[in-house]
Amino acid sequence: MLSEAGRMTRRGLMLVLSSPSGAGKTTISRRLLEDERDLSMSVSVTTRPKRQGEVEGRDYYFVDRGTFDNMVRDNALLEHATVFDNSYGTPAGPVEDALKAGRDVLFDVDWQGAQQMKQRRETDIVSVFILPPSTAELERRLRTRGRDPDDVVKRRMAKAADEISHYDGYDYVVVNDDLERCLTQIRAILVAERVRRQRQPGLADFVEKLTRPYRGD
Ligand SMILES: Nc1ncnc2c1ncn2[C@@H]1O[C@H](COP(=O)(O)OP(=O)(O)OP(=O)(O)O)[C@@H](O)[C@H]1O
Ligand SMILES: Nc1nc2c(ncn2[C@@H]2O[C@H](COP(=O)(O)O)[C@@H](O)[C@H]2O)c(=O)[nH]1
Repeated sequence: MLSEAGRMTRRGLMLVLSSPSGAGKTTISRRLLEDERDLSMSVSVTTRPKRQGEVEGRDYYFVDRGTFDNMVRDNALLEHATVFDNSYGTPAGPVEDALKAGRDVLFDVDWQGAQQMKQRRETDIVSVFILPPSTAELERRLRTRGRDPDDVVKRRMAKAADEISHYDGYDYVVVNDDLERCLTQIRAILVAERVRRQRQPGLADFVEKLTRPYRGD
């Protein structure tokens, strides 16, 4: 009964993942979404061209510069930033609907996006920075992923130290060495953050009813 009452009244949370490119955000996000039924992915808008295999509305909403600028002007984005020469932003509308309905939202954004979201929605955010186990392993992952040519891999590696330097703005830091262990740690963060007192607005009523018979009033 308690968990049922908690489920119905809980406010959702915003789980923000950041890392240097190639540390494993996409891999981790996909695995979390497979087995967390209360979690959905925030789909960003971007001006970057679609890559082979990417699907409009699943991976991103691919928009032109004018459309992106209009969204910024109309305050339709919760945050936005330039990453690797392209613009990215998080549509605001779907996030509030999900949180109100008690559903959690997962974000794969860079440190600038995480920082802006924290400024605007501090109590809803749970931020996790994912570190690679080593620089050599990060480069190995970028290369074996086989998606980017050598110059792009080099550029991502050159940017990694800058992204990593922002780890201290995050609530949690997880090293993605063994994927399963990393997932266990992030799931544990989710489990604990969901039962934070502030995320259970129905708690005072529940406790009041629970203790009524013993208070003699
Ligand atoms: N724990 C792990 N051990 C070994 N390989 C991993 C691990 N986690 C992810 N990978 C691999 O590393 C590569 C990069 O992972 P992924 O694409 O998820 O990174 P990313 O952080 O989302 O990168 P980007 O920011 O560029 O989108 C992929 O080929 C993925 O399969
Ligand atoms: N600030 C934001 N950063 C975002 C958003 N969506 C993605 N990203 C980050 O961009 C880079 C590159 O992503 P890629 O898919 O083009 O390789 C990566 O670090 C993402 O975390 C967003 O809406 N806002």
